[in-house]
Formats: sequence, C-alpha cells, structure tokens
Amino acid sequence: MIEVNNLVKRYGDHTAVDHLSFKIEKGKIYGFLGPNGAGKSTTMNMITGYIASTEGTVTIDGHDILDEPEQAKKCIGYLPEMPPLYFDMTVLEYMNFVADLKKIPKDKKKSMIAEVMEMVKITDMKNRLIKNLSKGYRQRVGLAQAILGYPEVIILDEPTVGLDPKQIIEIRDLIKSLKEKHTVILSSHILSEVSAVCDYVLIISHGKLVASDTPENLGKLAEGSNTLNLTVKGEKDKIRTALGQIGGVKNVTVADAKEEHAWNVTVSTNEDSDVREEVFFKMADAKCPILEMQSKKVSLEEIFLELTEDDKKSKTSDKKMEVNSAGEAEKILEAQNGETDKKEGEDK
Ligand SMILES: Nc1ncnc2c1ncn2[C@@H]1O[C@H](COP(=O)(O)OP(=O)(O)OP(=O)(O)O)[C@@H](O)[C@H]1O
Repeated sequence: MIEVNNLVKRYGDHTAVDHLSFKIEKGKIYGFLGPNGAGKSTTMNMITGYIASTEGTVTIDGHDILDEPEQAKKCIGYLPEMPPLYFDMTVLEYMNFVADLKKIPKDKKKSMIAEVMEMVKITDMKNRLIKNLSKGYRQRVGLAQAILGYPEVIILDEPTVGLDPKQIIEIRDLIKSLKEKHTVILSSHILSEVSAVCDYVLIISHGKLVASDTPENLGKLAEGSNTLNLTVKGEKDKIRTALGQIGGVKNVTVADAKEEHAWNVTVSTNEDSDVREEVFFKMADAKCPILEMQSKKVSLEEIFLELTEDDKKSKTSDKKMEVNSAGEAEKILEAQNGETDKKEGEDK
C-alpha cells in the first residue's frame, strides 16, 4: 500500500528524518511512536506530499508522491497536527468546501457529507461556526475532512492531543472503527495510546526507526525480560558458569563492581521464571557470597524510553537502529545492560 524507502529530511545541518524505510499494509492501524521532535510530523508531511524529501522515495499504491502527486494524494486523507480549518465557516460550509477540493461528484456529495458527519458525530453542530466549537469538536471536524471521499489511507498526526479523557476515548474508538474500510497511520508520543489503538507500532527516535513490531510482541518483550541485579564476591568465571546453569536464565553479564573482588552481575530470565532462590543456593555452593540482589521487571515504558532516549550512550545507538523485531530488541537491551554495568565499574 505505502512504501517508504530511505527517506531523509534535512533542515540545514539538522537531520529531522534519517534514512527511514518501512512498508504499510492494507487494513491495519499503524502507530508512529516517538518523543517530541523525533520526526513524526516531518515523516507524515513527506508521506502526504505536504513537504518534499531531501532523499528517498514514498510510493502510495505504486504512485510516487512527488512524480505522480495527484494519483498518490487521491489515496490519502490527512489530519495534520493543526487541523486545517476555516474558523469563519460553519461545519457544513467547510465540509462542502472540502468535498469540492476533493472533487467529490455532485450527486454523491450531499449524502457522503451527511454520512461522514454522522460517523464523527458532528451532525448536531453542522450549522455552528467552527470558531465556536470546542477543541474536541474541531478535532472531529478535522477528522471528518480527512475521511471525506473515503480515501484508502487516513493519516492522523497526534489526533488526541489537547483533548479531555472522554474525548480521547471517543476519538480512539472512532479511529479503531476506521480500520474496517481504511488503512490508518497515526502518530503519538503516548505509548498507551499507540498500544491501545494500533496493530503495528513503529518507534522513531532522532529521525530513525529504532523498533517496529506489534504491541503484543513489544509487550512480550517487556514481560519476557525480568532482570536480577546482583553484587557477588568471588571468581568472575565461576559466577558466570554457575548462574548460566540455572533453568530459565537467558543471559548473564558480569562487570566490575565498586568493592574489591566483587562483581556487578545482571541475570536476564524468562518472564515466568523466578530464579532468586536458585541463584542464592548456586552462589552458596560456589562459595561466592551475594552482597546484594535486586529483582527488576522491565516495563514496556522502559523499553520505549531506552529506545528513544537521548544519545547519551552513543555506543549503543548504532545498534538500536538495527532493531526491527522483539527478538532483536531483546538482544540489544541485554547488550545495553552489560555495557551499563561495565560503565559503572569503570567509573569507580
Ligand atoms: N521547518 C523546519 N525547519 C527547521 N527544523 C524543523 C522544521 N520542522 C521540523 N524541524 C525539526 O525537525 C525535528 C523533527 O520535528 P517533527 O515536528 O517532525 O517532530 P515530531 O516527532 O512530530 O515532534 P512533535 O510531536 O513535537 O511534533 C525537530 O527537531 C524539529 O525542530
């Protein structure tokens, strides 16, 4: 349906979108997730042909957005971050205006406008001036103009920003209902929103794709990554070997600790494995006393934060870019844990 290949947008020296590639399939809801300034709006503006890319291509149903803009744009309905509304028009006048812009045939115009207004629940407001509408209703009118003409793809930039909780739930339900007939791409910086609404999540940080998977798989990744942080005294290899023998342990990293002859050890386990007792007995058998033990469950929020954090750990940022499945992300998180531990040791 949509193919984005090596998309780049530079503003002077600043790279807002950095070699982004992905495919969007029909009939699903896709979520662009990323902190403010990650490049979500810039990407959406390029997909919709609102701004040109510096490099790379976007094709929609086989039409390049820059070479065949009319055919490509026909397939898209777009709700930008700031809905393009005319405040001095009534809702109905505005809908007619948009229908004419979209070249909706005259014989279908009236019924389609009525249908879309009913869908987004603005029929009661049709004679109200847009400037007199609440933020929630303005957002609905924005959504209505995106849906009008029933384009195959509907792109929504931060569709629930500034709405109250009730309006957020209503707009989310509406977006979910669009899936029956449309492919939807929405952007958000709210993890829970994307998990609640989307079939597939693309996490963007500093203009790069750092992870993409279903919310379930990203969730499994979070649930599946319990971690034990230990400080253990003894021989490094002995500790590693003994811990590695415990069932359910996926990974063991050992790094320098503050205390002499002690190590910071991170043990990653499967989601349902509680290995604390076994770790205790194994270390006792190996005569390696445990000085500290802390159990930690990695949440989806933490994974999101890890993946989108500022490039403090530039060492790991290149690896992050390669993440494109839960499995790979898991490996990288484990690697990052190891590096963090080492860093702590090196500092002391
Ligand atoms: N016209 C522009 N000129 C210069 N820099 C820009 C321009 N538009 C966006 N940027 C920069 O590009 C980066 C990405 O911005 P973008 O608006 O795409 O992010 P975003 O993920 O949509 O964030 P937000 O949720 O805050 O809108 C930011 O650093 C922003 O300052």
